Amino acid sequence: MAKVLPQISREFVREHASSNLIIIHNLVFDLTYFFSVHPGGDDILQEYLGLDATDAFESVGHSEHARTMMLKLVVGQVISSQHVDHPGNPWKAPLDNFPFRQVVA
Ligand code: HEM
Repeated sequence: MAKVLPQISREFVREHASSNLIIIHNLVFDLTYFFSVHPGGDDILQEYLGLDATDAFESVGHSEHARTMMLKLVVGQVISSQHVDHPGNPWKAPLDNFPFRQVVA
């Protein structure tokens, strides 16, 4: 059975920046346990908390390895009416079958 991701507004993510939420490719990530292991350091991640970091993420040219590992950090999806397309940088990793955690607000 398909898993349904929690639908989260961009306002919610902004208001919960202190819960370490960030948006990349219309997905919402909880970076709480990722700061200390990010090869690019935690300072740069802190700058984007509560925000849409898609362009910054893509401008660095993250590898397929990075795109696969980040799926473990997904806690939800931006509500469809607030989706932003990134035609030059489509999301490539599979979304149908991956572990995710519920947002605890
Ligand atoms: C969940 C989100 C993220 C994950 C899983 C992630 C993962 C990684 C990984 C695995 C690398 C090593 C190189 C590679 O394999 O591509 C890396 C490098 C890097 N990341 Fe991220 N990253 C994330 C978000 C971001 C964001 C939002 C930025 C903001 C600009 C960023 C900036 C960088 C930089 C600057 C490097 C290069 C470090 C260096 O080569 O010295 N990352 N990241």
